[in-house]
Amino acid sequence: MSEPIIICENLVKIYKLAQVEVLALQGLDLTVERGEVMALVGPSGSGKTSLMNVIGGLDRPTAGRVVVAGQELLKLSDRQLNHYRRHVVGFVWQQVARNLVPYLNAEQNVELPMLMAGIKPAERKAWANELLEVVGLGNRKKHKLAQLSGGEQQRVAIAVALANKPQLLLADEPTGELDSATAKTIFDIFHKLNEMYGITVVIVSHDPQISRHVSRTVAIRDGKTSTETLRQVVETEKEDEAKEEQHHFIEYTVLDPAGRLQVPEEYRELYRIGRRVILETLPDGIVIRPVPGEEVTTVQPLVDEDEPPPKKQNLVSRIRKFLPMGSKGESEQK
Ligand SMILES: Nc1ncnc2c1ncn2[C@@H]1O[C@H](COP(=O)(O)OP(=O)(O)OP(=O)(O)O)[C@@H](O)[C@H]1O
Repeated sequence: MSEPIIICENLVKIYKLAQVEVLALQGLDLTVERGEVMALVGPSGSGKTSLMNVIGGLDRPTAGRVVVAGQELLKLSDRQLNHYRRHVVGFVWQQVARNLVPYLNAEQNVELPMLMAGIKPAERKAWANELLEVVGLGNRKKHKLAQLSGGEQQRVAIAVALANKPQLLLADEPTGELDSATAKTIFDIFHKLNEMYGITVVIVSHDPQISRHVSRTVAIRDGKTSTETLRQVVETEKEDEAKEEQHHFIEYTVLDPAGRLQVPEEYRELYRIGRRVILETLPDGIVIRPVPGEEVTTVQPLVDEDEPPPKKQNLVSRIRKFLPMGSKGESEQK
């Protein structure tokens, strides 16, 4: 198996503002395999953009190690980092304006990064045309941005990001300003590019629903990876013999290299887990139990007055999610 395209080890990012220090990444570990289309999700302020900026070579971490496409980013000179940003990674942002020049047409926009990289005109034109065909805008090449819809502009932006043939595409909330149907076309394009050119795609989103569109979703909480959701697509036959796709999601809690795991806040609240827990070993795994009488520091009450207390069966099935092997996934129809 080839080396992962992204390896982040114990990444720390501290922003210093006057007297205040903000700890944005708190020893984050992440591995992304070559050819994956995966997502990073997390609430606002969890550290997603800080991580993207580090992986994209736009910012340097305070500590830790980051290797992308075999290059140790912390060891690169400014000149090498510039080359890395232009040729190894491509960026797509939520605000399309960040990727596009408004007074150029679609084709000229895609050619611009190649022009700056010194690519010959015939080669530029051929690749720009191919990319615009692939993103479904072959007949809109001469259109300026104002003549394109938001979704179409984002498709031009994707073509621009791929102009210098990067191995890795980083997309920060690429569908944040689009309706769900248009967003789906963007995800379809990511998959098409992945299949055609083998490009690895990392998408950042605050929306956990993105896991429907990618095979792996890594959740970040408080500057560290917390859970990983894997999607499996299973084809089943309906009564009328028509095929139906079902998406199964399996959520795992991630352990860091030292064996630490983050217990989701909702579980801590539900089971009144405080500062310490009891680990109970079973023949097929480990159960985490609250310490009786332990003071719970989380703010929410145990259960809603109107809701019945959790049943034992419910507790067992939820705890199963912590087990790395043979845990049952939640299934969901497409
Ligand atoms: N340039 C900066 N200077 C100071 N603090 C920053 C800076 N950039 C981010 N932060 C802080 O670092 C933390 C993580 O921010 P980051 O933007 O990485 O999170 P995020 O998950 O991308 O959030 P959002 O979804 O809102 O964009 C936040 O507390 C944020 O306020």
